[in-house]
Amino acid sequence: MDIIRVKDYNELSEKASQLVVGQVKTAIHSVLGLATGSTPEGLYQQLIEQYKQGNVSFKPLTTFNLDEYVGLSDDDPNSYRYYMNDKLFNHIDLPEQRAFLPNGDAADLENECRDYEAMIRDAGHIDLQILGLGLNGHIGFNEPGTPFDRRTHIVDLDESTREANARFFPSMDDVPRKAITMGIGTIMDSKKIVLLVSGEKKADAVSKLVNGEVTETFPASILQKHENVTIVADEGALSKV
Ligand SMILES: N[C@@H]1[C@@H](O)[C@H](O)[C@@H](COP(=O)(O)O)O[C@@H]1O
Repeated sequence: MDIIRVKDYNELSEKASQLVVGQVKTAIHSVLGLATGSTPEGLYQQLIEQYKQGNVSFKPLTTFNLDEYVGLSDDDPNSYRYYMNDKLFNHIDLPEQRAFLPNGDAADLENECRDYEAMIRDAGHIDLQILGLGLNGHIGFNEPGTPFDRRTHIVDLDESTREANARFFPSMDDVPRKAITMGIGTIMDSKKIVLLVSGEKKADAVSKLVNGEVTETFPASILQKHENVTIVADEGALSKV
């Protein structure tokens, strides 16, 4: 694993944007894997800036997001589809029909998981996957205990994950209990992975990710086995490594 140490969140977002733009410029038909949560927001702002300045086009790309809540419609402000439209897709030239997220509102969720997995496979797998890191080591919404070979699947969210994400919802009761997520097997098929992590509250998680044992009780630890992982982290996040 390569670790890029940056000073703060701003520098993290800039570094991440350089990596993404570099990927897009070397391979214009790249398949990007995208993440939600607070951490990639700065990256998305940087990408919009780069696009507006005419430094990059996203037209030939395909993107797949990691996950989506079950039961929220596309226009629900808490759905990840809404987040992606609002924070990135509405501001760049990526064609809507090639910006994929799992449909958490599908009538047949099992079928939706199979279709999503098949689409990623048919696209030739992900060239560069952006990841955040949950406090309990989750990646995407793969909670502790998820088998490392899982493909896209439906998860019951941990209470700790619901609490961590409750800040986006009016009340704890509004936080969905289920989500669809790419599996760890799906994520591990990505050719490159860039994991972004910021702030001291993630320091324990980063330390386990980098130095802990590889175990399904801490899903992100599997990244130690991937051949091409870059962690971009600030001083706070790296304070216990
Ligand atoms: N499903 C998302 C993850 O993909 C994300 O990485 C994690 C960390 O989020 P944050 O960046 O807000 O700390 O939160 C959510 O649970």
